[in-house]
Amino acid sequence: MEEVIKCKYGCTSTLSRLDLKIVDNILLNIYHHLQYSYSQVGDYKSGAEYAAAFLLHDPLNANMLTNKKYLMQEKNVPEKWFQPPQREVEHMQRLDTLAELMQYLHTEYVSQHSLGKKRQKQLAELEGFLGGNIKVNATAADLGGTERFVADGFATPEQCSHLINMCQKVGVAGYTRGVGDPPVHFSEREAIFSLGINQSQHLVEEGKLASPLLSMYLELSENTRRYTQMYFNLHELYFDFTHLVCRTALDERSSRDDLSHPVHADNCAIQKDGTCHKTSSSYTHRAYSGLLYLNDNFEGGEFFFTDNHKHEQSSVKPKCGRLVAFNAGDYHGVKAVRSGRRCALAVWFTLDPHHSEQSRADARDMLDKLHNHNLVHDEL
Ligand SMILES: O=C(O)CCC(=O)C(=O)O
Ligand SMILES: [Fe+2]
Repeated sequence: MEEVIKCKYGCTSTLSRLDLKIVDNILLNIYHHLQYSYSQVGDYKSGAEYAAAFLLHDPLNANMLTNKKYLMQEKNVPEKWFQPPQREVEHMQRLDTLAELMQYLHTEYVSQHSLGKKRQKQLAELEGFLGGNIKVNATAADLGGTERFVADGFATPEQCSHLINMCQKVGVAGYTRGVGDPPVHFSEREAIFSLGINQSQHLVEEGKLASPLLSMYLELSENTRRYTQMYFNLHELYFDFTHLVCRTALDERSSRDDLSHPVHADNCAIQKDGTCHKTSSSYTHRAYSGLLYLNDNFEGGEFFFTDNHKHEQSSVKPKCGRLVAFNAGDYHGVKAVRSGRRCALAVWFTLDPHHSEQSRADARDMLDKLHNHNLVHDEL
């Protein structure tokens, strides 16, 4: 059953493969072309229909909203023509149901059906993880949700300062949501720098970053993946994206009431009515998220969970080695960093192997090659 659901859910990405490469947003590209072509030949009704199909996936897309405005103002197309084809509406509903089913299979169903030996073995592994040094200090119940935890012991002070220095020295300005996305800034009152695996690999190749630092980066993030997979009793969790991110207060006035990172979910776009839509630009394949914090010598910067009305449910104070992990659909944000610099290693996981983060495998290959040629220097 699980395989069938996975296959159906992954259908769009499987069919998006051209020459073995995934073409992002293939469906949206097709709707865009259809909207354009129908409008060009004067069939505005069909043009409007495909504009609506596009906007169903990506309601805030600026280009398509401009096209819609053009059709309404210049071609007198009435608003009621902007109805997506019924089959598209049903397709979106099916995707939501399949996503819920997958989630159910991986959590309740699996945990109810594997309480036997396998689960016991996993619990023992959790206990002994990293030499028994991990300590869970908040569970889902403490944090006001269903799939959340906070645990300490994932990095030593030395490892934390190495990663912070790395992000500080070679990170790039802005926050990157995923591979190929333009960097963004959330608050004018903070500088934000981030560093992905891909960039780190290039820096090692150019001799600007010591290779053991990249190994450490990979290893610490891999530990968060293994632990999260076991904790949530999941079949297999894959990385989707990894980055180091530091936020530095520029404006040290304590009266700030903005957020360092506004309330959001990591796999859907929160709407005004509090619901969350799986729009095409919202990384819908992300299933779980994690933040491994690297320091606590700053003011503010608490991570917090909220309910669907953006009311705070619980908060987490970052410190070196502390991991907070949660269902990627949970609403959360970061309070203003009022002074100092706050750094974290952020990880996003998927249950879909098609999305497995390629740059991690590439970085590992490169490190193995260096190792085989005895080119690794021990100093960091
Ligand atoms: O840094 C944090 O504590 C959370 C950041 C976050 O939610 C994100 O990057 O999506
Ligand atoms: Fe997030």
